Amino acid sequence: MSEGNDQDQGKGRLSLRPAGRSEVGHTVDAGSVRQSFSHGRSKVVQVEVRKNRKPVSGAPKAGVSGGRGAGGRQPGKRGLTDTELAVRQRVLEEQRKETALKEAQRIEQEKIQILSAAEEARRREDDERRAAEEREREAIEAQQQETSSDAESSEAAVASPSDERGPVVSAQPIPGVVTLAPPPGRLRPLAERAIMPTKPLVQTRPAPAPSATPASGAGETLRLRTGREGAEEERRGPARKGATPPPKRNAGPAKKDTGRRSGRIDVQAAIEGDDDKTRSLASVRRQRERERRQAELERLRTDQVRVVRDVVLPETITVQELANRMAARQGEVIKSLMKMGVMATVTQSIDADTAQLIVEEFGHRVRRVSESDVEIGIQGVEDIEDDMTSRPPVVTIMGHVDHGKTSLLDALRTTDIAAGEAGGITQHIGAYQVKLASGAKITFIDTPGHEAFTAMRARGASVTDVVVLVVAADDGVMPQTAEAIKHAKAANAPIIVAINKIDKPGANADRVRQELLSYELVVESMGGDVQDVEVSALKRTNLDKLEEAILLQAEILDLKANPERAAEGAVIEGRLDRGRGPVSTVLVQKGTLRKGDIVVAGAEWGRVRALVDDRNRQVSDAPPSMPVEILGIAGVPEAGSSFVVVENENRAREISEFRQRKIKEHAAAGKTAARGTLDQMLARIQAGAQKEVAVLIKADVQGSAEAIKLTVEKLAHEEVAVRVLNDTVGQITESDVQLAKASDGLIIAFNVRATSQAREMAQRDGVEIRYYSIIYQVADDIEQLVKGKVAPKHREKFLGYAEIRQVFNITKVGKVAGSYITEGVVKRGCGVRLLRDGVVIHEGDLSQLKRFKDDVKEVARGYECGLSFAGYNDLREGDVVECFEMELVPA
Ligand SMILES: Nc1nc2c(ncn2[C@@H]2O[C@H](COP(=O)(O)OP(=O)(O)OP(=O)(O)O)[C@@H](O)[C@H]2O)c(=O)[nH]1
Repeated sequence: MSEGNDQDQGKGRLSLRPAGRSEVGHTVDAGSVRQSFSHGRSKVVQVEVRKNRKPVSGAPKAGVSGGRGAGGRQPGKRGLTDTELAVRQRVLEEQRKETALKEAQRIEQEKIQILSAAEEARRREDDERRAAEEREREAIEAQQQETSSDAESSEAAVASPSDERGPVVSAQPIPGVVTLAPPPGRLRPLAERAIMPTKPLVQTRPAPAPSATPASGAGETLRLRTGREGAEEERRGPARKGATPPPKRNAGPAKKDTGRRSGRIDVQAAIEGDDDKTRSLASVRRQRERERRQAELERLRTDQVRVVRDVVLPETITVQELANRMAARQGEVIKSLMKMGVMATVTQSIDADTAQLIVEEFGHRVRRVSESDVEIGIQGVEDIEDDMTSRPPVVTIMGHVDHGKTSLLDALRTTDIAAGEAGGITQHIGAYQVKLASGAKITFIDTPGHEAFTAMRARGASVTDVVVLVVAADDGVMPQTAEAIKHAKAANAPIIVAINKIDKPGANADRVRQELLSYELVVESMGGDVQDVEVSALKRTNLDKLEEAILLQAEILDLKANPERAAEGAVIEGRLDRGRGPVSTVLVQKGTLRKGDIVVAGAEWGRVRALVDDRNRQVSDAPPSMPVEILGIAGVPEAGSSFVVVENENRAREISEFRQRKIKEHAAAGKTAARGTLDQMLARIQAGAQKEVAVLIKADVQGSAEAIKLTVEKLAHEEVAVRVLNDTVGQITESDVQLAKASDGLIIAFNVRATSQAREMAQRDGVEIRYYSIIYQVADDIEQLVKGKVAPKHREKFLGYAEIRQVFNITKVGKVAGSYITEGVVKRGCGVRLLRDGVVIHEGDLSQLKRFKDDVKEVARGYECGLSFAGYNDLREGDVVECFEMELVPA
């Protein structure tokens, strides 16, 4: 301590020597300090080093350890003493404080400057924004005037780089504020931009510590926003933006923000109702943008849900399948059907038209397909004129009963040049061809009559080129002659009139010609264009002339066909031959039919095993207009159906299967329809209004079956329906009997017989089988049946007149008219009409009929009687009583 005092007192300098070099040559462990004093005095002070005391590095201690020598140097260092260090420390501290104070003052100064600049900037910004809002309002008003559909265009305007908001940001930077337009590649999403304010963007950076060095440049930002603060501002909207420059929240100018008010509604404003003033444009825009996005989302959602499908619709479809194909709920489909008035269960089938309506209602596309598409293309290509060659005409003979159609066909058959040869035209195959001496050929359809002709036509086979109308010269035009004319005309077939039985004594051909005039058939001899030939089938007179006329007509018609193509034609007849199986007679109309061809005929198909002509000879091919029998088809095709040669068996099978399916469907649909009206029909039958005669027709050939069907159907009466259950070819089997029994019908067997089992069954079940070999007997029989079932009718029968001479009023009885019978009789309980001056004034029943005081049953003309009416008393002298009764008249 004394040494320290000395040091303080003296004006000596302290100098440190390195250890180990003390002047007194002390040990290296101890350092020495030489003290210099005035007048050349000096003193060396020993300094001990305590090694366990670690000197604090870096920061000199504020005071010197009291445990050591005062003013002692730190051992091993040539630095300042602790005291010196402490002094320096103090001075430095003071200096720092002073600098900090100055700095704080400067910052404060700068803040004030910056704040005023910010206030200035904000004012400018406000002006800018107001101007922009004004422009925008004008733009919106202009937009609103446009059609509502320009929502798209407004959207485009938002996304457009020429948006007025963009230029506002970059074109007019505000001094003192760094404005950053978003880089072109980093445009904010539309929605985000939509809610951005229309003021310049403010540069944001991480907030530095308040004590950090303040920004040096004047262009540096004053807005030191934290991310949270920024988000907050964005949330509050543009009204608040730029209004509160931190750090001082209570900065005076910031509070006076007009934009802030614009986003809020105060109570006063709400009461006064000037809400529209308080709602900012930005808010309106945000609202619109929200709505637009909502709508967009909704549209996207519905678009995803409503997948438009292509729904393939066949001719019929079950509700279940329809729902599956639309991927819709069955319940929904049923509901839609119900709305349309169609009650259907899921398993029920609906037709394609109904299904189409449903599919369209569900917003899907309909693709109608038909199973019949399988038939597309089977008819082959159209023939070109150059490939066509002449073909023989096909003739059908029509006419009234017994005018000689069959006789004429037979007679014409003999005109064939080969007729005289053995085997001539012997076979009746439904059609035959005659070859004339000239070499010309004519094909005759062997089933005469317009019924068969029309039945064929109804099935789409118009095979006839020329119609020969047979009219007996002794009989003239008869009802069926007229019908035949109608049928021929309906088919646009030219007519040649054959005036037959010209050999007969009473024959008058001119009368026939005259009568034909009324059916618009004008023969050539009378100035018309209809050829007529007088013939005798019996005497075979003028048959050649008839044939000439046919050939002439054919020439006029210019009948041609291409023989060099796959054959097509019509089935004329089909039958089951005991030895040969199903046999179909066809008429080739186009191309040439050859052995080995694969044929689809009606719903049947097969490979042609053999071709047999009308002379029962096997032929290898059949050219156009040739009738021929085909062996090899699996079943019996319907008469009138078409046949066509197809390329392979698969195709044939496909078409045949489709057609058979269709036939079954039609049958099923027919039954359903019948069932549909069964209730009504039963009700009518029970009420005696309608009855039914059901028949099942079995015939030897399809043509006969057809003819019988047409005949019996024509017999249907308005009260009694005739239903043909089936018309087929072949023996009567047990299933036929069953069918007839189920429908309470009878079986018409035309040239066929029942099997023994079927006969037994029919006897047991009481099913009637009627055998015929003449069509007209069938017609007569069925007519009787129909008439037998027609309900008897009630008919009024006039009885007589009585004249009222005097009216008596009798107590408890009422008025009694003393009358005189002027005509007929009056019967007790009969119907009466009271006529006054010829006018019916009452109709009712007679309650009393008296002669003198006795009740009588009837009073005849010329007698007097007493009459009283049931429930009617207004009887006067001079009135006339008309008496009648109702009677039952059998149909
Ligand atoms: N005298 C005479 N009789 C004829 C002639 N042609 C037909 N007949 C007779 O007239 C009758 C009826 O002849 P069909 O050939 O059966 O007459 P159809 O028009 O075929 O009669 P349906 O088959 O019942 O429609 C027969 O008895 C024939 O013999 C003829 O030219 N002269």
